[in-house]
Amino acid sequence: MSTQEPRGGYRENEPRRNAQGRTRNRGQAGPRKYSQAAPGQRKRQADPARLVAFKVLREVSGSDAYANLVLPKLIREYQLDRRDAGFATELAYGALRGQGFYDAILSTLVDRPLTELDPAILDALRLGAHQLLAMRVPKHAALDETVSLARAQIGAGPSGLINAVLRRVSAQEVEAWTKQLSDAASSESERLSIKHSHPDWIVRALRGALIAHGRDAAEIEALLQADNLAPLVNLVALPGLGELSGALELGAEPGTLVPDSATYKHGDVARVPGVKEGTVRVQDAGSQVMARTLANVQLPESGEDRYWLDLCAGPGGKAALLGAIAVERDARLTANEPTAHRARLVANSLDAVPHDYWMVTEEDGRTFGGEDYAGDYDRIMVDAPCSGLGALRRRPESRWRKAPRDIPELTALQGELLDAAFNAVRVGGVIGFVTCSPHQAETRLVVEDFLKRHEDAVLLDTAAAVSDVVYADAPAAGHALAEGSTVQLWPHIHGTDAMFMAILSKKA
Ligand SMILES: C[S@@+](CC[C@H](N)C(=O)[O-])C[C@H]1O[C@@H](n2cnc3c(N)ncnc32)[C@H](O)[C@@H]1O
Repeated sequence: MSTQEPRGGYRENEPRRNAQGRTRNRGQAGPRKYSQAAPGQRKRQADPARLVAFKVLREVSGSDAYANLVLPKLIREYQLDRRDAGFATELAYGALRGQGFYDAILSTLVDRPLTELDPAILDALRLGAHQLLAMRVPKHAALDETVSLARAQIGAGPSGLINAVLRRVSAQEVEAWTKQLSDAASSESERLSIKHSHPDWIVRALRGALIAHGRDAAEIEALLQADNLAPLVNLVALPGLGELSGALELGAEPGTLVPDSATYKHGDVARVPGVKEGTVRVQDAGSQVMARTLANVQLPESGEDRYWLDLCAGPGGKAALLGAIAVERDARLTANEPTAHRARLVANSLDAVPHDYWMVTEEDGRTFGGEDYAGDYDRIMVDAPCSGLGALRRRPESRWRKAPRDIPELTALQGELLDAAFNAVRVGGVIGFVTCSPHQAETRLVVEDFLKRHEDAVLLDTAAAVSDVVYADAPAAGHALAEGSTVQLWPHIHGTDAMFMAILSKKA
């Protein structure tokens, strides 16, 4: 796995760790707190930042938890200061993303299949390997601290094994390990899969996706690298309701893809004016592009433009943006989400938008295919459930949880939701079909099949519609299909999640 790019901001502050890899001069107010433990005892205690990272890995591998939910709770529980929280985040996220690479190394050093190891031991080995090969932690600190952690958390016996294996990991630099494993790979996709720590099937799917959307397959390496970098925090000011001036004063930088957006790198986003009120929101720039494009695209046939539907709205990011624009245009938004707790998130998300302009419904989206809804809406967003292969950088463990067998079920549902939306849209209205996946089965094949099923459907020039809402110098994203075009954004090109969009309409 490449270590060219920094992953997480902690390293900038790395000199503030001492030779044991512990933080010094934490900058906390008040008198310094000294450990009450004798030196012999101290060795047995785990560094709190490493302990938090270890607990995250245990929850993820033992209880199928999501790291992005577990980590903040543990950071609070262990009262980590900002630097230790950064270290724990880099360690836990890096070890989870890099799991494929580290497991490939560990497999050459352990005399049995890794699946036969105690999962806690495997997690400790992954944490140690990540510190040794991808973080600027001194070798002896990475070894000593991981062994102390293992002794305290798992036991003295396993800590011996962990010590022995990690010493052998540390015997080579990351480049040498990458070369050794690459030389042993039996195919190019396996080589990339190990080097960039992605499952082999995902490497092949992403490579196929690049080709399907008209890009050069050679970009695959840049795409995989981009998946291993933490995304920037993107902000959006809800049109007519929020302002980015407060964020910019705090150091946010204007977004380069889409107007009224910004990127923010200065810590706790809750302190940005407007965030608590919900008028300034954290939202990937790609999602902003999708919502704005649907709201902005000219309807192929004039007529009413008042009833808008977000068919799969949870948790409500795009609904909030659509709702705010609906207020400006005197339109009404129905935000639909079948899962009750996600429907509550949609309502929370829309709370900052005047309540007369939106409502939340809790239907299976496919019910909008019924007679009752025929031709009811002028604009419909179908932001369909998908594999999420376009957002792997957001959830470090997600790539290891997905499987090729998930795809057919999702594509069937995507087609059904699109059919329901097609029933619910009026003649000359528009549907934005969006996925956060570039997989060709979830993108252009769904659209091609849909067009085959509906002779009265037409694919519009989505590339032109998107170029109307992004800055003029934004990298191209369109690809011709049928009479129109589709759009695919990419992390390595646009700095967004890999979101797909096709705008469809109903002919008379
Ligand atoms: C990709 S997410 C939508 C993201 C959302 N538009 C946003 O910007 O925050 C897909 C959503 O579809 C919902 N969903 C799943 N099955 C559905 C169905 N049969 N009908 C409608 N929505 C469904 C999921 O619960 C999930 O909240």
